[in-house]
Amino acid sequence: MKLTGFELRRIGLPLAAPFRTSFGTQTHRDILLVRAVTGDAEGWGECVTLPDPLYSEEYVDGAVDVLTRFLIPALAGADDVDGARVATVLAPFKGHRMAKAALEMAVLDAELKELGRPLARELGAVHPRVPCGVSVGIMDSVPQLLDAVGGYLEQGYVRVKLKIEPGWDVAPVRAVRNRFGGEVLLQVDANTAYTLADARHLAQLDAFDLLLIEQPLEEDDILGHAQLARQLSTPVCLDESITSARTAAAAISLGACSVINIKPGRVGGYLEARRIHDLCVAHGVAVWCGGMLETGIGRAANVALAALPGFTLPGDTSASDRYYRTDITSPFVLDDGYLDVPAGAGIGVEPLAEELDATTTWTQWIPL
Ligand SMILES: CSCC[C@@H](NC(=O)CCC(=O)O)C(=O)O
Ligand SMILES: [Mg+2]
Repeated sequence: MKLTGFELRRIGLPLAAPFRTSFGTQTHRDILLVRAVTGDAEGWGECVTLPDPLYSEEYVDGAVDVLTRFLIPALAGADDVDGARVATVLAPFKGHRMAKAALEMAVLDAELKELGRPLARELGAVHPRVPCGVSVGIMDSVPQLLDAVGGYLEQGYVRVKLKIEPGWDVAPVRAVRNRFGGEVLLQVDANTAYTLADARHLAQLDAFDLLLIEQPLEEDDILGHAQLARQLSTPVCLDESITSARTAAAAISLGACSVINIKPGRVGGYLEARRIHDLCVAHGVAVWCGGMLETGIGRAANVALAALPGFTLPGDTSASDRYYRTDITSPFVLDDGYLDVPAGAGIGVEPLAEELDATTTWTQWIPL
């Protein structure tokens, strides 16, 4: 495969509704896309950075800078780059996993489109469709939350995840349980908002038969999560803490988590995501596919990943309309609580030219 160049393209998409987490509220997405061009095909990657370093240390402008000044030039200087080699070529550069993941995804998509091979099959997917959960933000009131959750359940989502933070945790979870009953698959996500001093308070959530509590403590507090896990009956799931197969192995061996949320952007790409999946399967640790409000580009690849055998819990792989009135690809539409795994070559989708043009705020072509 001969790479001729990359395009970096930023698009602006309004969210269908504000999405509030413990680290802030999103109303609009500034999304960086990467297009890899070869002699015979082009592939797309989606960088899951936020505009500010509040979910992790990465952010959109930083990703543009590191891709332009370091990561793409490194690929330009390497021979025979294909999807499997990108991570090795980029390994000398520390961190910037979301930027690296977007580049690897674009190269992998181009390569697989050239070969006519679907990403899902390449990764080892075993299901033709995946059950979908939905992530529900922090709301202004419990009645507003109950309306939102009721709407998502009516749409068919098979699992509900509630964002929590100090002051918005036990009461909303209790209200959802009381309103919708004990059968609904329910979990919470704190996005690092608590400390070990909150252990007794968080133990109140044990009364609600949650699937898991996601990332209650700081991302670098592996030992704290291990101590907290011993005080809760609710399984601890890690998200921000898991940045690679190596950190996943450490977290598992230290007892810091019994479930892992795999996000390809957070760990440096879909190939590392598969390694984490394989590691977790070997350790009997359940995994599910997290989300970063992706467009249909990232959503397509996430649904492919979620179809691997170890993804035994519904992921944050919602339909396109969970976040966007108009997606930049053909929309992913929930069917009886499931999304179909794209069957086409590569990620199986392409951006819609008119949507891409209508939402583009900046583009730069970088020839190799
Ligand atoms: C705005 S960044 C969101 C990060 C958050 N993601 C979600 O809650 C799911 C978002 C989605 O459905 O894509 C998480 O920590 O798991
Ligand atoms: Mg999370």
